[in-house]
Amino acid sequence: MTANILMTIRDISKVYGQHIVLKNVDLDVYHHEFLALVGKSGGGKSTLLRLIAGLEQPNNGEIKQSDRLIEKTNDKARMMFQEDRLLPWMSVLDNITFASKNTQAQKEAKNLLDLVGLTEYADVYPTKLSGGQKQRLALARALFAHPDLLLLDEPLGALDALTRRNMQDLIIKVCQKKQITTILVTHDINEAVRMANRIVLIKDQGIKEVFENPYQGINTTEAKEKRALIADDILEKILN
Ligand SMILES: Nc1ncnc2c1ncn2[C@@H]1O[C@H](COP(=O)(O)OP(=O)(O)OP(=O)(O)O)[C@@H](O)[C@H]1O
Repeated sequence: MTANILMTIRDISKVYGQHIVLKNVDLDVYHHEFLALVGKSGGGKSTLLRLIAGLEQPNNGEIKQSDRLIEKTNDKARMMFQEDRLLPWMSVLDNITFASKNTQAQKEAKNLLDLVGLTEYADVYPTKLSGGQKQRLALARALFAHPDLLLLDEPLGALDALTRRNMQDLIIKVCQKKQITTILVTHDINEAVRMANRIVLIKDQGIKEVFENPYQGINTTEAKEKRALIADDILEKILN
């Protein structure tokens, strides 16, 4: 395996009953990259993410992370969903540590709260948080166990446009700081080209094309224009 590769996906197929969702999918995921999976609704994006997370098994093919076969839950990956899945009876801090009072765990959790801008909310309950704050907490929790891979399944789908934009920036910043490999499933092509350095188009049960995006996270006018062109190209290819 090339040193630069974190994950190899080889000849993956996934079938539900008579329905072939994915067929002969091959993909390499590189260390520290930010990958986005896009495509039509029902095209198999979340299915591929769940296979990577080890939440489901392929009918054919194999997925390896750091040369280890993913056969059951991928304990080196953490997932974030559209719904926050927080524990309402635990404080914000305890949601990260799962109520561990271990000094190192507490310290790490506090550092993560600083990173996502929730320092002063450590002792409140999640019901007191806004939708955006809940997703910040969900991000901090996902990072707590030092995963090698962060899997994001439409985590910003329920947020208003402004909060969504702020969360996009926060996730980019946090992923760069932590140097964590990230895979994002999104319906929003603009979000994909804003956040990811490679965008994978899933179509007709497989990977139709992989788009390189050198303008990830750059906010100059030129970068925005180039991203808009890439987004247009992707949209065309989804539709045609
Ligand atoms: N557990 C399951 N049992 C049966 N069919 C399923 C199951 N999970 C997904 N499917 C089907 O597999 C197909 C792909 O679903 P998947 O959720 O991966 O698509 P998606 O691209 O993520 O869609 P969306 O963007 O709408 O979330 C769909 O037709 C869906 O109905």
